[in-house]
Amino acid sequence: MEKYKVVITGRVLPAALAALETQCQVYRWEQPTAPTLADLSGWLKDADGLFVSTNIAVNEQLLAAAPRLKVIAQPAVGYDNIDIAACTSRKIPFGNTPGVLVETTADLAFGLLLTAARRIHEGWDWVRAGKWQPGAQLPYGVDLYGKTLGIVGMGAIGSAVARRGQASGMKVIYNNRTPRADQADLKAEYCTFDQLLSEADFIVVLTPLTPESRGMFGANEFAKMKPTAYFINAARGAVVDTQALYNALQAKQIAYAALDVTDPEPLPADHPLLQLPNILIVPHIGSATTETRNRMALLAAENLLLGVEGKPLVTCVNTEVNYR
Ligand SMILES: NC(=O)C1=CN([C@@H]2O[C@H](COP(=O)(O)OP(=O)(O)OC[C@H]3O[C@@H](n4cnc5c(N)ncnc54)[C@H](O)[C@@H]3O)[C@@H](O)[C@H]2O)C=CC1
Ligand SMILES: O=C(O)C(=O)CO
Repeated sequence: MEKYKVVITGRVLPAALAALETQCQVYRWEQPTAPTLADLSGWLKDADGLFVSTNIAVNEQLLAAAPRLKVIAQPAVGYDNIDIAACTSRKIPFGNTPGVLVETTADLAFGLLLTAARRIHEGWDWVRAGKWQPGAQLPYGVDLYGKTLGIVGMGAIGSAVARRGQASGMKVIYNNRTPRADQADLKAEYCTFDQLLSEADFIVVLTPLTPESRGMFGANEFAKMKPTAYFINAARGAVVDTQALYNALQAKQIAYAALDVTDPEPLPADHPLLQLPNILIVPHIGSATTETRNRMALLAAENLLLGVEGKPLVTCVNTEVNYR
């Protein structure tokens, strides 16, 4: 029997690749830089499945180059790079990987908050630079206990961050598209976006990137925050207006930012954000543990193998076409 043809646009963990290769002929882009559509189009024209990474735009143009496509799978929960309506109109189910990365990403988001608040990274740099001398003192950090944690985007990961904040004695408030029905269990208080901006000591962003959330943190929003506020973004870089964040940090309109995601991504080595003293940036490592990345890759591979066979995916975004 002829094998299904699958295009992989970038890195894939060995266990997922092995699973795909059992039933598919795999065409994999192995260069370090992202492929262009022209690079992939020779493979896409016969492809049954696409195993895609978040740096590739799946749009009308790409879909038109892949007329046989039966399924698209991506090892990530965020899918702002995918034109879901275009996939749906071609009856192509798209599978992401919700759930399997929740606690891991919450650890990183809360870890950024704690590291920034207690200057852990600055302390290590200071010790390593030989500055720990008698009488020398690293500037003080701030407490979490008794402070207000404001979560924007109280979904799976946001709720897991809320639990971590509560364990540290923080009061949790949140803003979401709608108040959560289980808000009593969450022990968190729904508030308006403006109220959250002005009341929170620590703001953690965990919304998806959508037309509505793109640029939702700009100059006006930073102006409403406390001058002592810590701003943590573990969602997507483009939820924030980068220039406005730079201005707010430079003018000490807010105290500190800690980012797992940036716009652009990666940040060029000479980017002005990197020159600021009141920022901590890590390279989009929210879900980057061995266990979780394997779970994500295997779930994406499972979705892809189901999709090429015309079976419903385990986790599908456009459920209306997950029937075949
Ligand atoms: N830094 C990283 O490595 C990772 C980043 N992410 C990002 O985190 C996002 C959230 O992931 P999950 O918690 O699994 O998703 P989720 O769908 O469970 O939660 C998202 C929440 O945001 C809310 N929301 C949507 N638009 C909003 C808006 N404009 N204002 C306020 N709330 C809004 C939704 O109502 C929902 O409750 C992903 O879409 C992804 O972009 C996810 C995993 C890892
Ligand atoms: O899953 C996602 O959306 C990520 O950003 C990477 O884990």
